[in-house]
Amino acid sequence: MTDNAVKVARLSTTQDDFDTRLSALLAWEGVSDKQVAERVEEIIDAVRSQGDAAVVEYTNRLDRMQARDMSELTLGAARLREAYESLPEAQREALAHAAERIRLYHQRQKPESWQYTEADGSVLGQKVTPLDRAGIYVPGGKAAYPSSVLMNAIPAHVAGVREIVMVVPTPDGVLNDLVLAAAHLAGVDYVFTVGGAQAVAALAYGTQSIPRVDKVVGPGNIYVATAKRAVFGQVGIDMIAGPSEILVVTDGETDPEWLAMDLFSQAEHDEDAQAILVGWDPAHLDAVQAAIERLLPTMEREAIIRESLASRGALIECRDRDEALTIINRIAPEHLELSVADPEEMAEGVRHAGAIFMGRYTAEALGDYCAGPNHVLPTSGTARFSSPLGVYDFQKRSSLIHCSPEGAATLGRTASVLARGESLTAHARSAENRLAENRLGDT
Ligand SMILES: NC(=O)c1ccc[n+]([C@@H]2O[C@H](COP(=O)([O-])OP(=O)(O)OC[C@H]3O[C@@H](n4cnc5c(N)ncnc54)[C@H](O)[C@@H]3O)[C@@H](O)[C@H]2O)c1
Ligand SMILES: N[C@H](CO)Cc1c[nH]c[nH+]1
Ligand SMILES: [Zn+2]
Repeated sequence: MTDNAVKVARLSTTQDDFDTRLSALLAWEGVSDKQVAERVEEIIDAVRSQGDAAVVEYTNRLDRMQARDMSELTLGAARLREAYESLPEAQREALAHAAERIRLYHQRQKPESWQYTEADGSVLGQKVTPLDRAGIYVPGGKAAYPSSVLMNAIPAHVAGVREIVMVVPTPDGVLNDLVLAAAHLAGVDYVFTVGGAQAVAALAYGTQSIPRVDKVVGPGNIYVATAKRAVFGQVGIDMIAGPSEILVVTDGETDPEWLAMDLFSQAEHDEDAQAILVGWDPAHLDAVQAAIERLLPTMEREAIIRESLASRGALIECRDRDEALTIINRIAPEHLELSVADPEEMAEGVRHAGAIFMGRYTAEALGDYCAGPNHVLPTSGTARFSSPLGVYDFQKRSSLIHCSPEGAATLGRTASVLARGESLTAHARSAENRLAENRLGDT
């Protein structure tokens, strides 16, 4: 191993301390810490009490801006359209192609209202209603993410959300036209060039210029994640997204340099990102380690990748594919790449993963930008109970119940017995009023 080789942890399921080492590797409490929580609380309180003035002040201080008021941090539809029209042809085509595929995929998710009628004429159902107004947070501190604009705004638009408000920080006042163009394509109504906890607070509580939303969605750094957690309850949130992750499973047949680059693709997001390779061919794991060492010096974001692999990366040797499946379901990764000959069969054994990329050709990066499914995915093991962002996150459901007089009589008897069993007399009598023998006249 050369001097500057990255030291990726090597684990084996045959090691006595494998379970302990894997748990240590997966541990991630970085979504928030006490100092950040205090800073975020201070910011949220300031925005709640001072509105625009606080948002402008924190934006100028934290994003090195010189805005005099919110009008200088507000972009209208014309500016978004102008950004789209001024794009180089190749970028405009790529953005439009990605947006169309994302739209087509998410349209399949759109649940409809439904109802059914019982023999006695009672009607029961579910009414699906889109949110009135959604706020999308698009990260913009360390990098610009036009893909995140599409992934957050398109499902909202497909869901029928009436107003989509976007916030995106623009440190040093640098506007990214690809981000603005994506907002135009995705049907965003307002863009405010603010970020961090101050942007989340403004969306959650509203200010003189930023309308209050019903739900805040979208990934961000530790300040954003902490602020989303703090405003949950005042507004809905999609999830608390942690750093990006990828778990690649190899059967030993995929080009080691492909696998190394797939691992790099998520490691380059963030020093805290996690890239793990699992396989049952130790020689192949060695070949990927060698590819990592060969390719790392060629990467623009080498320092971030190196830190991510050194601190949270791993090459895990297991006995066979069944053991690999056990590891997958234990990790519950954000992105799972099944780089094997029979991914469909292997995918049947996967219970917990944000997105499953099947086969050697399905690079996770294709999902990040343009395959169609959402790239906002559960991280840090939350795929055990959480799902990719989707149309359903921008809709609510109301139950529909319309009892016929006959139906109310039947249900009244049951409800009366149970209500009295709970000593809730008013419940019981309200139900009993609908019993045939108690009705004064049909209504
Ligand atoms: N899960 C996904 O789908 C997805 C997609 C894209 C990016 N990401 C992740 O999102 C994250 C984006 O982080 P980012 O920092 O680049 O952008 P960001 O927009 O999340 O955060 C930048 C904001 O943080 C605030 N901030 C920075 N330092 C602060 C401090 N000391 N005190 C208070 N506020 C402070 C500033 O207001 C700034 O505008 C990365 O980890 C990236 O990997 C995830
Ligand atoms: N892989 C990221 C989510 O973990 C999404 C993304 C945006 N741009 C590139 N990648
Ligand atoms: Zn990515």
